[in-house]
Amino acid sequence: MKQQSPLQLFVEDLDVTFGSGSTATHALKKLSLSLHHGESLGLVGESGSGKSTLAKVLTGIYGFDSGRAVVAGHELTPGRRKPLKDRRALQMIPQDPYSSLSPRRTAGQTIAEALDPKGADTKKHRATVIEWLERVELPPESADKYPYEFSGGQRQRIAIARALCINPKIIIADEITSALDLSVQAEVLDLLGQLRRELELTMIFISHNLAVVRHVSDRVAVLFHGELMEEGDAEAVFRNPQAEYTRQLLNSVPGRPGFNLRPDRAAA
Ligand SMILES: Nc1ncnc2c1ncn2[C@@H]1O[C@H](COP(=O)(O)OP(=O)(O)OP(=O)(O)O)[C@@H](O)[C@H]1O
Repeated sequence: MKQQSPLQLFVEDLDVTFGSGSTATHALKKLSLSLHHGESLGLVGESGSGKSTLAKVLTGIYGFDSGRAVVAGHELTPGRRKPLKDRRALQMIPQDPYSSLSPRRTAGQTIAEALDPKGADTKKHRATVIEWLERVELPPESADKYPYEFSGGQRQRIAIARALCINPKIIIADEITSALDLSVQAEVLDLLGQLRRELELTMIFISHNLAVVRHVSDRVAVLFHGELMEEGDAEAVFRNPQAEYTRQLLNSVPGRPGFNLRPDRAAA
């Protein structure tokens, strides 16, 4: 089934360099990846391997030197950054629920603004806002509360509602659970997985935590110093890694074998 669904995201020979001369950083090297409609790809690799750079190129926050990138039918062109105009093509769920929500806006205003960036008429969008709060399992009265009144997990639910309420084709979740307590991580991941299936979203899920990646990904891509080391079906890669670097990453997972989402419980 999945093989037959159309390509939603496509990257070929993508090259990104920051700076020039002896201080240049070659952040992505001839990277090629593709995702079909409805698939989720876990992007893993140590700090500095280029994961966020890829996310930022795909959203148009960063430009790229050469290669091709097609995002939900929009071809990005090499050169300087050019933010994607079609907000429904791709939405990003950011890492930090503490800084990504404006402290001066209620949850309702935040979601209404995503629905209607020009108007942001909260009353007009009230019903849709409440519907989305319910979809992320927050009570309707949350609409009138400010970020400081929510826990970290609840704020991340609001960030998920803000990203998904416009019905994007692709979402990129960049370390969205790393700032959360272990007990809350699994709840947020289960919610995201459920919404992803309902909405048939295509997703790139970036994380250092291989247990988290295994929980939400159909496929996995392993980056090292901007290069793709290995890519394939998540279970196949995790069970039988082909690249030495993937084996090293797996060996560093606390409490393997099942990659428990709560390694503290698995370590015994
Ligand atoms: N705006 C920038 N200017 C200069 N160098 C950058 C910039 N953004 C990223 N880099 C460099 O590109 C490389 C890849 O960084 P990137 O943030 O994509 O890695 P990452 O895998 O997402 O790391 P982390 O897991 O720590 O977020 C790093 O060497 C980083 O220092």
